[in-house]
Amino acid sequence: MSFSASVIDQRIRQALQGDSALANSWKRSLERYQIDPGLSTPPRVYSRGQLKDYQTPLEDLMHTAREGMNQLSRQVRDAGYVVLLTDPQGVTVDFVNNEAHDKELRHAGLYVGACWSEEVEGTCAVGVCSIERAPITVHHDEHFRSPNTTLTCSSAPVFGPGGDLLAVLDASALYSPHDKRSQHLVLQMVSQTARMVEDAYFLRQHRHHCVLYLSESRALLDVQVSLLMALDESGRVMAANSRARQCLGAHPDHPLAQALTCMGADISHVLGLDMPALVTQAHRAKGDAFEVRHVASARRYFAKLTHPTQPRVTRVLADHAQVASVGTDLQALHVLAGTDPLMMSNVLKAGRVMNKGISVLLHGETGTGKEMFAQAMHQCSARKDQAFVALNCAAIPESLIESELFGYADGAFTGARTKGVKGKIQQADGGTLFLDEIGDMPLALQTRLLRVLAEGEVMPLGAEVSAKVDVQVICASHRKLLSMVDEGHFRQDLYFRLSGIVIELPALRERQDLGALIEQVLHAQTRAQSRVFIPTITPEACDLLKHYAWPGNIRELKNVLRTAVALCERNLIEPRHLPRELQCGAGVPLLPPRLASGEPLASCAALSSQTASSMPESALPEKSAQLLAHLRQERWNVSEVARQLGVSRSTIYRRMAREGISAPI
Ligand SMILES: Nc1ncnc2c1ncn2[C@@H]1O[C@H](COP(=O)(O)OP(=O)(O)OP(=O)(O)O)[C@@H](O)[C@H]1O
Repeated sequence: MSFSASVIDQRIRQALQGDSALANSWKRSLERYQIDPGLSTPPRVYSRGQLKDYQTPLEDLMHTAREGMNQLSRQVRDAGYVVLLTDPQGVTVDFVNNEAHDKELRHAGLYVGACWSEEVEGTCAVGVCSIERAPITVHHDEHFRSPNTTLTCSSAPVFGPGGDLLAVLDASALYSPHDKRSQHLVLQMVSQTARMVEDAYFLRQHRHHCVLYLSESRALLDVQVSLLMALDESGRVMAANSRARQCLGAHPDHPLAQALTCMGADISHVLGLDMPALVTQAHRAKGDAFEVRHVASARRYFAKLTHPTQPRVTRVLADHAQVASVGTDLQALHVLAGTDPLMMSNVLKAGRVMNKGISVLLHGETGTGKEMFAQAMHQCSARKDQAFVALNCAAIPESLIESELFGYADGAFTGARTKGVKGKIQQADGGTLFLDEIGDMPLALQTRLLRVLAEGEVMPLGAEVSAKVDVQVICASHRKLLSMVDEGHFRQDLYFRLSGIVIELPALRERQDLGALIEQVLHAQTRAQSRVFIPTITPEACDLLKHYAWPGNIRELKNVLRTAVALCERNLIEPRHLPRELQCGAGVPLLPPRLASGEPLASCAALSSQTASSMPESALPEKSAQLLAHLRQERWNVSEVARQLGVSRSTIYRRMAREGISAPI
């Protein structure tokens, strides 16, 4: 060694006084790496070809970090600093040059390709930072090798979403004031930029997951990322940024210390709310922050939950849901849920009760997709290879519901077919029975249905022995069944039997993924019309679609886009391709107009404008006349009329029954 031992001792003592991390580094440099501090060899710089091997694994991070590095460079460049990004081994994979000092910087090794590991350079900021995994400034002769003793270098670690060291960010200058305190601000800037890069990388890596943002300040939550956690569908913490790990990680003294180790814990152990509760809170907050409490410290945080924005995310979420606690592949349900928080929580609920013999009651406005949800539940269940049998209680006359549902035995009726017929309940044996508009089930039949559900046996009309059945029952209603129970129109015991779990489907206007849903339906309608190119919706038309109240919900959306796709020219959907009630824009009611039954009827305006000239039945109330005209025009094809008006068939049947309209024999 060319340096005298006393000089080294003196420098170690100096370093020891201020900072144990530096002192330890000096010891390692001397004892482990046996570096000669006086040797004036040039810095080790990797060739372009060699450097590629270090850069390739970090390409994604370098891409994300670039903006942060440029920003940091703009702040410190004039003071003579250069900004470097190194890999965890200290190899400089990227840098923002300072042209004013280009030659000297290159000479000093403050350049891309240079290696700043402790093993090569002895004590230096990048080297110590990557070992200590903490920000540090190494100033002037705190550096181990004499050629570096004029430099001042401030470094901060950049951690990956799993807590692993990804890189080190550094700002270094060739010349600086003697007092180390002059570097305090630079170290703060470097640390802050490193956190920013880390968070940007975290969000990029977890763009396919739900991300929970937490801050102790409600006001700062939107402008300053604080604590971040990526959650899977079941609420397991998949990753957390450094601050979340520090603030929410295990408190060794806490009785729940094991479970509270942030990574891999269920979010309910960390914040006392499970995933459905969190999703519900976020939904209620409508985009604003909501309060949560850290279980271990009882500290209050303000939270926001964001959802993946890309459609293919649902696929990824479905994959995660497979390993989640529900242990079921819920893909068909996820496709319907899109990225709407309430729908996503519905999927979780459905997953939890699946295959457990629990009855499901779906509640939602017409056209919100209740039947599709029921079908998707069936597809996701263990019964998927058995029958899915649907009966719309509002669509068939009361007198026929009984035989439809229970079937009849051979020769049960005079004049009836001699051979008996299996009812829907028996047809669904082993599979799923979907009873749509259950609120329209006559009271007498409710009692019989209850017996089937309670005893698992069905007695066909005219039969003498009952038959065993095993069905998963899913019911749906747009009505508030509990109010019907209060009014005596629906049996309370049946209600409790059917509502093992109640799932509320949001109206289209409430869905937070409306834009994505519009796109999805547009694609489907384009395909259905065998068109090659998917039309573009102009911003004006898009605005109208997004601000309309959609009383007929997804069914109405499908109808509107089907027509728009057919009408549009130059593959452009403009406002003129949309129905008049949408074009009215400001005139659109916030809540849908409702019929006397409390049922929304989508296209009242369209109906009156289209049929005003063909209404001879002046004796009938106006709306009935319109409906009658429509039915006649479509030769009593109820499905077609329902499609045109954007309502369900059951709505039309109910209206017909109420107004005494019946099809000619
Ligand atoms: N998530 C979805 N994506 C695309 N289309 C959907 C979705 N959900 C429902 N639809 C479509 O919307 C229409 C209405 O759906 P569905 O019949 O399931 O609603 P519903 O709530 O049962 O209606 P109703 O109670 O009035 O009979 C159907 O054409 C269905 O294909």
